Amino acid sequence: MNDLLPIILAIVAVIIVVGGLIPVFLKRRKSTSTYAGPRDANDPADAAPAGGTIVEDAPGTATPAPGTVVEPSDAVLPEIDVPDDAAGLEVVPVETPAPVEGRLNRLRARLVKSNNILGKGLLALLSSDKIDENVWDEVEETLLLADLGTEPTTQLVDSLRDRVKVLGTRDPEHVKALLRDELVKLVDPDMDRSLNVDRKGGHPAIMIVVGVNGVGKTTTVGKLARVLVAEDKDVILGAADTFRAAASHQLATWGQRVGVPTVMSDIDGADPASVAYEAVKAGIEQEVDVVMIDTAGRLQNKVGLMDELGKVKRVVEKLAEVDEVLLVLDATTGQNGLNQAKVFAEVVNITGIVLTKLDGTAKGGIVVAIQKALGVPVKLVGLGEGPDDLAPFEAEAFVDALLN
Ligand SMILES: Nc1nc2c(ncn2[C@@H]2O[C@H](COP(=O)(O)OP(=O)(O)OP(=O)(O)O)[C@@H](O)[C@H]2O)c(=O)[nH]1
Repeated sequence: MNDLLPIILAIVAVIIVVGGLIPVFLKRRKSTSTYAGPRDANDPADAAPAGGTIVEDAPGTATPAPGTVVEPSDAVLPEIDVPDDAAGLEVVPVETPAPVEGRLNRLRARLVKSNNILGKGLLALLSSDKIDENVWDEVEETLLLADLGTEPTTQLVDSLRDRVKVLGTRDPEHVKALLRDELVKLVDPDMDRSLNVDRKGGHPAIMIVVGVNGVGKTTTVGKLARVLVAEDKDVILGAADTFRAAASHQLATWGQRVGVPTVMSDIDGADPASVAYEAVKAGIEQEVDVVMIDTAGRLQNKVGLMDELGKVKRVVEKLAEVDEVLLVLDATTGQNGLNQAKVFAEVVNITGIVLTKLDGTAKGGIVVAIQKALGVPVKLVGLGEGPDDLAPFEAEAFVDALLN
């Protein structure tokens, strides 16, 4: 028996060490071997140092207990390859995402369907035989009902009223052109809506996606991964929505469908900052173009939200600058969405808005109200539940869809 004791102790020690490695899964698309130079046409020529970067597994240390506040620098979690089924994921075939060019136009029918009350209503009013005070009141009401906001509504009505008066026009096509012009001005075609998704300074672009629960964050990260893959970017996802394991699996499945790996923890309530850190670390080591981090939105109060998001950002910034913080808002929630936006803007520096579920509301005016309230552009819009129903926002195409 005494002879067996060292063997049993050795087996127990191995089980403990291996057990400690399981919680963070890095589901890899490509090998972690050396990249000797630029891999894509879109990689900068000096992206990889001569000889490349050798990616080694970090030394395994104990995994932070669920809910503990451990800065990832003291809790480096290892990268390990695990088969999809071992991570509890169904093995799904890899798809080719739809091209991004002209997507808003392709999804335009959805926008027209949900918002044509706005466009058609305005045009009907403005083409009436006599445009008197009552008509202007109704125009104002229609715009307010579409969630355009009080100030932009007054601005539009005043400006349109002046122009219609000066030109004395009743011609529907002419009135439509004036209305289009005023709406485009409000939506502001000059805002920079490009996404920061290029590697810089030898690091991937780092993107954090925030928003309250149910607005479509995870879905958006998944759809956006497809957009980036369609644009030939290498992407890693970080499932920092650790509130429930299902959210991480949902994200990993989105990634799998386009061959994008996901860094995740299988522990409910694991430290989100730790997962975010690991995702960025993996992104740097694997020299990807973009690391996208999904966060939780279920915090009960503003202080909790500030603490968690602040920590995720702070911890990630130990490794690389955060290039893009996208706030996801559900267009159907109207004023409520605006209030959420203001709370998030106090916590993190938002660089862009993703407006989801625009296919399910006649309140397209919220685009203007939100941009005005935050001074931040709407960069993407969600127009359905399908995997490619996310489109880069374009001011003119959006207004045209409202008016046609
Ligand atoms: N119609 C429509 N539905 C959408 C759109 N975007 C997301 N959804 C749906 O909204 C629901 C919630 O999406 P999730 O991505 O799980 O939302 P979340 O913000 O990550 O939620 P939590 O994980 O609970 O924090 C899902 O049923 C999505 O299919 C959209 O643009 N249009």
